[in-house]
Amino acid sequence: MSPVFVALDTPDIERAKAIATRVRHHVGGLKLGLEFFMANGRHGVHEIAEIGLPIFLDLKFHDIPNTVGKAVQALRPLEPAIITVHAAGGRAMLEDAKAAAPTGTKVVAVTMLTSLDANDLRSIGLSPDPHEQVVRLAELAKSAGVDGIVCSGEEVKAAHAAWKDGFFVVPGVRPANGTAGDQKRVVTPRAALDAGASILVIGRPITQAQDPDQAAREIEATL
Ligand SMILES: O=C(O)c1cc(=O)[nH]c(=O)n1[C@@H]1O[C@H](COP(=O)(O)O)[C@@H](O)[C@H]1O
Repeated sequence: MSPVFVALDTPDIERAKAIATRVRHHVGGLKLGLEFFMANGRHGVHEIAEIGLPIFLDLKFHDIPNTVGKAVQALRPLEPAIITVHAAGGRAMLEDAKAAAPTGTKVVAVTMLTSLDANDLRSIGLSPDPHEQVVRLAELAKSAGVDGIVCSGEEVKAAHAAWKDGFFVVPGVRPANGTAGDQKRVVTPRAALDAGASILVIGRPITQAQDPDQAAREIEATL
């Protein structure tokens, strides 16, 4: 099974379905995020799930423990394969998210968004070292009992050393010479896997390609 989850970042359900249907033999799962969910809600998630691939529901919860626990509970009937919360929400929030999730759902904690760099960390009052930040939050996520983390391909090796059996989700993935867009910590699919990524999240390099199926095949060929 391919380690690539394609990010279907569009509010247009027909477009999401069309892309997912075209690429489904060259990816291992489908990621639905805020853009899709705000427009299409649970009904939209059910429709995309009918395509038959695992669903990664990426809503990046970050709130008080009670609110996050209840939000995760409300998503239980969707039985997503993976959901996200922000590690910066703290230990109690991570514990409540995991406790509320269905048994088969992996809860992964976003450490430092791949759209941020050292300067961004400094501007929000954090130590300007992405490795330090990611490893600290990986240790927190591990001790809180969630299943893994989200980090860039630049830190996944260090995070893996701190958490041998963790599940590592790596977005900010670009084929060699791909356009970074708003992503700042970017690696190639091959480099992310070699560094220890469990799965890769890839959106625009596939969804914005003239031929998404061809783009997904080309990425698959490098893995
Ligand atoms: O949690 C995520 O999936 C995520 C975390 C992160 O740090 N960076 C990040 O880009 N993502 C998601 O990964 C996808 C990346 O999309 P592309 O930049 O188009 O490949 C988007 O759906 C983001 O919401």
